[in-house]
Amino acid sequence: MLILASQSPRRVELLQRITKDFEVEPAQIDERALPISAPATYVQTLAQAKGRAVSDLHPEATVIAADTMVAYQDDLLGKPQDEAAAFAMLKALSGKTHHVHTGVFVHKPDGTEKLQVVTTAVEFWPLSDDEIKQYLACGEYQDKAGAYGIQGQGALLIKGIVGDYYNVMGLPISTLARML
Ligand SMILES: Cc1cn([C@H]2C[C@H](O)[C@@H](COP(=O)(O)OP(=O)(O)OP(=O)(O)O)O2)c(=O)[nH]c1=O
Repeated sequence: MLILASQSPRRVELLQRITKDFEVEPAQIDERALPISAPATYVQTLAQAKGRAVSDLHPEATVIAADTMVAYQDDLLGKPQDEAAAFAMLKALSGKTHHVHTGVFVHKPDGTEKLQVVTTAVEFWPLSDDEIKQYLACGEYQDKAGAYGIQGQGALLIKGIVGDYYNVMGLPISTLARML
């Protein structure tokens, strides 16, 4: 049996490109309980914690979990608390290149675990306050790390990327397919 330990609709959609034969069981973990470390390490720690929360309940299954963070300079940008926080995130990212890190965890029925991180560089156009406000008004920022969705209207903010597009959405499926 294959279980996706996620409530992210994007992750469900992306995993379906690998297989449609899986179940969804979101992991209930307190992300604040984990020590914050370097971004590429932190997303792996979170992905592992989410995955183990489910694989402990289903040791016989293959369990997949992931965690996506936006890193800019020393800041780790998760999902914005509110519109003001989202505005501040996008203002900081405007005209600059930031990195999106997704940690991916796979638990196999034989008990072995795999953990990887994939990083994509994303360059934003310079954004005026009005452009940011116009983007926030579409509301898609609310459940997105870094307050934007590359797969939606957020595409209009992005000048270019270096690396895996799907990694920015939340699941680097070509890497995951090779981990399974
Ligand atoms: C940067 C970016 C993030 N995202 C989303 C992917 C993730 O759903 C979310 C990052 O938050 P996560 O905490 O990684 O994931 P989640 O809480 O949505 O779901 P779960 O923990 O149950 O797996 O941001 C996009 O959809 N598009 C983007 O361009």
